[in-house]
Amino acid sequence: MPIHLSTAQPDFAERFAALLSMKREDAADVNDAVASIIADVRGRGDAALVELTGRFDRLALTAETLAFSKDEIAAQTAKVSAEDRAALAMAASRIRAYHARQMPDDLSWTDPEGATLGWRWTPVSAAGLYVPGGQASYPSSVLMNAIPARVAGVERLVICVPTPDGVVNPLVLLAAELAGVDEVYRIGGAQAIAAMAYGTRTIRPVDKITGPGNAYVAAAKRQVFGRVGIDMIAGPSEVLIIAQGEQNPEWLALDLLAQAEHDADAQSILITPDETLARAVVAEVERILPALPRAEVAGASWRDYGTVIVTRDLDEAAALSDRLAPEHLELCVDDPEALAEKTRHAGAIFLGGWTPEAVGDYVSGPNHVLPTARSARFSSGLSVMDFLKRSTIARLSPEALAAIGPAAVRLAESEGLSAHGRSVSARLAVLNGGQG
Ligand SMILES: NC(=O)c1ccc[n+]([C@@H]2O[C@H](COP(=O)([O-])OP(=O)(O)OC[C@H]3O[C@@H](n4cnc5c(N)ncnc54)[C@H](O)[C@@H]3O)[C@@H](O)[C@H]2O)c1
Ligand SMILES: N[C@H](CO)Cc1c[nH]c[nH+]1
Ligand SMILES: [Zn+2]
Repeated sequence: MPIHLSTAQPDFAERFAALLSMKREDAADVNDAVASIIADVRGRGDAALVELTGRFDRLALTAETLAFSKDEIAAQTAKVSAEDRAALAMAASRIRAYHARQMPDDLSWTDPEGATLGWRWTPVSAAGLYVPGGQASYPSSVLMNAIPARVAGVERLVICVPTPDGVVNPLVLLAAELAGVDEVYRIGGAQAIAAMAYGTRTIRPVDKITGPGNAYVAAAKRQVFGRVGIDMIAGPSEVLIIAQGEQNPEWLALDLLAQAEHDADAQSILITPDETLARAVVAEVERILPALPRAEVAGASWRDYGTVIVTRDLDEAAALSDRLAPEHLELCVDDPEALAEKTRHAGAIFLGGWTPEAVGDYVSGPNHVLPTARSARFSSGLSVMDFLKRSTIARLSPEALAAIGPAAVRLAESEGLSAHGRSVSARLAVLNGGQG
């Protein structure tokens, strides 16, 4: 049974606080296991990758077979049907079109003092793209990672994807080819993140690691941050649906189950002022769930983390949603635009009953790599910006230095940094006819 809450309950505040602090992915044991995997990969490199892949993915590799060879990629991609190829190509072109609009412009201007100022964007040199593969395979995540990186102009794109028992989805390799990925390694989990961050004899390190994954991947990204950049914490999937009015309970149930089937740690939440609709959706979930091929995973997620909250009205629903800051927010109400205006914290927002979150997972265009575990309060979904950095630019004319330099000298003196002050005053002295 999912968690049932109502804002009319006298102890609602405490129950909601417990929901907010529910830990799905950063348990101490996951962090400890990840720390020792990272230390092992740093210490033993390829040998650790081979051993850990044997242990976690039941796949015997050697340093030579960590990467997919060109021949293996060609043999796998040849198996893809024309229909699947067309679907992947359509997804790629919509994702590319959406992300091309994100490319920011450089800027330069000269201010009244004569200082020419601005900034310039440049891509990171090498990006490591994590593509999950433990319980399901994600060709769509290849496109969502690699296309923005290519749009940004990243030179070297590396993918790590686990292939449990050696089984690879040919669409993963075809998506990598379509998106122009340079290297694909069949490793996953914390060991893959460590290899991309620190490098091994076979895998050169990257500058930035992006992509979703389970609790181990999310913890590893947290732990290597600083050595490399990361996009965000994109852990076990989440959906929060706010519903009211004439809604189809079966559709809503399927939307909840679509995220629950990703992972036993996924979370699906329904918030509605309509108790009858809440009961109908729960009944539909329970009707549909047992026949799903991934009933075990979806059932565990729904049982442990599934939540239904009955509110007094939609305003209350929007306020609770903001506090949960979900990865995906579906607004299945009569006026979704108006309700969207009342929410601020969500990775991706889906407006109206005809916009199932699942379409956003594949083909609508926006990225599906999104912040989870309430991190949408302070971070955004993956974008072209994640693969770019900004350098500021300044050029001063002698007149500009004469105008603003004296203030710099005073501030340097107040900080007790005399070389700073003299580096400016030596030039000012020349401008004032002195020796410098
Ligand atoms: N937030 C997002 O944007 C987004 C997008 C897509 C998928 N997802 C999430 O990505 C996740 C994919 O998870 P997955 O498991 O299918 O694949 P995964 O590739 O993330 O994880 C598989 C790896 O986890 C490691 N692992 C598993 N059990 C371990 C253990 N006991 N100790 C150490 N390492 C262990 C193994 O190395 C294995 O290779 C799901 O949670 C899904 O919801 C999130
Ligand atoms: N819903 C996932 C993000 O949480 C993305 C995805 C990929 N394939 C299916 N779904
Ligand atoms: Zn999904």
